[in-house]
Amino acid sequence: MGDDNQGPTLRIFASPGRYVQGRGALARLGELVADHGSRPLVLADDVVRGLTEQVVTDSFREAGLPLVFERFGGVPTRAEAARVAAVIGDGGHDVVIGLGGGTAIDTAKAAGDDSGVPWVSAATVASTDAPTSALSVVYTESGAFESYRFYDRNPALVVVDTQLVAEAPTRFLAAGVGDALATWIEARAVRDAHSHNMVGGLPTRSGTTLARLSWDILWESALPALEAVDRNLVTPAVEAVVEANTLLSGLGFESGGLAAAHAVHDGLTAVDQTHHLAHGEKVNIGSLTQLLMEGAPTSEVDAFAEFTARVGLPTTLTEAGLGDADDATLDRVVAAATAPEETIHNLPFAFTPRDVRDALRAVEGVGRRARARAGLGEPSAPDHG
Ligand SMILES: NC(=O)c1ccc[n+]([C@@H]2O[C@H](COP(=O)([O-])OP(=O)(O)OC[C@H]3O[C@@H](n4cnc5c(N)ncnc54)[C@H](O)[C@@H]3O)[C@@H](O)[C@H]2O)c1
Ligand SMILES: [Zn+2]
Repeated sequence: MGDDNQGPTLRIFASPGRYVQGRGALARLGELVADHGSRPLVLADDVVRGLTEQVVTDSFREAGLPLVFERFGGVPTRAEAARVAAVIGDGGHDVVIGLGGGTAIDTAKAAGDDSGVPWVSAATVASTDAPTSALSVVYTESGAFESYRFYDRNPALVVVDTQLVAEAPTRFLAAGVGDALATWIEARAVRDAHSHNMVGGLPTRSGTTLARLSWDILWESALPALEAVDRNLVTPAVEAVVEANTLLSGLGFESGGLAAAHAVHDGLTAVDQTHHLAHGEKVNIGSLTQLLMEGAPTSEVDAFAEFTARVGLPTTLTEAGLGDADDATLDRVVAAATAPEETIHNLPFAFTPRDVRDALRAVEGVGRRARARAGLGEPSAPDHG
């Protein structure tokens, strides 16, 4: 492999500075943030602000910190990050907190990087593994994947309040399970290919193993956790699943690496039909596609499809709005998924775009049979009315 001093032979593991999770964790935000700055800016959309303003206000008052909210526009574009960076500069803020889901958190990272201040993730849903990573996913105004943006550091601090997670719609936690289950499917492919993780190195044993731990926890605890969250309860299963979705999946994807599942997700964002789906929901279609591309054992593919259908994730193209998609439409998905910079090229085998399209197409039958076994009936197409 050439020179021993070249980057590709180095193993790299990345992590946030500190991770704090639990019921009522948001009430500690002020004292935790005070370690990183004295003039924080809190980026949140109106929904999240409404849910958290009282707790955050009390927490900042107790810590002696001034509280300034900035309204997040909702789409994590380059322009939105630049706008927030200007607010940070104008206000003399020295730390930025992304409060909410993955989009607000990703925008806070970008704005923090643009303006040279540390960034903090305060997650109010466990819908993605965005809170811990040193990258943002950048979208166009219309919601299509544009690029990954990498930073030289992870969030200084991650805070996840499991009571808020339990009170949020259950669909968010289910989406997080979809995002997190992909992590092991992708990390093992990257390991097998001796390919690169998301921080430009070979995966460490730790990175790959944490991806596997996330998977094991989810198979054990996702269904009881979802049942608990349906009733706004925080149980040990909920705590375990929130950790699997957020910390373990985050460390696992970033340091273990991504492969086809996320590339297919990115491809799916290229067609408007899929925009009703959450990140983790599209990722689940990607996980099934990757398993089919790999020729994984039928028993494994079927078990995965049935489990994720029970979790409440889409397992068919129909649910993704692509049940009747023609080849040209799927080829747009495939073209975006197989772009040269995409992580699909981390797979440990050669494939053609046609292989990807056929695997994607094959998801429909696998997913329909899985739904039938789970007693879930016919999949329904989204209502685009
Ligand atoms: N940077 C990374 O490493 C990484 C990893 C995975 C996903 N992502 C990105 O994350 C984004 C998806 O994040 P998401 O799925 O969290 O979506 P999202 O950020 O749009 O948040 C979901 C919605 O939930 C609402 N919300 C938040 N907390 C709530 C609560 N407690 N109760 C009720 N509603 C609440 C918000 O107002 C928002 O409308 C995508 O842009 C994806 O690409 C990034
Ligand atoms: Zn993801």
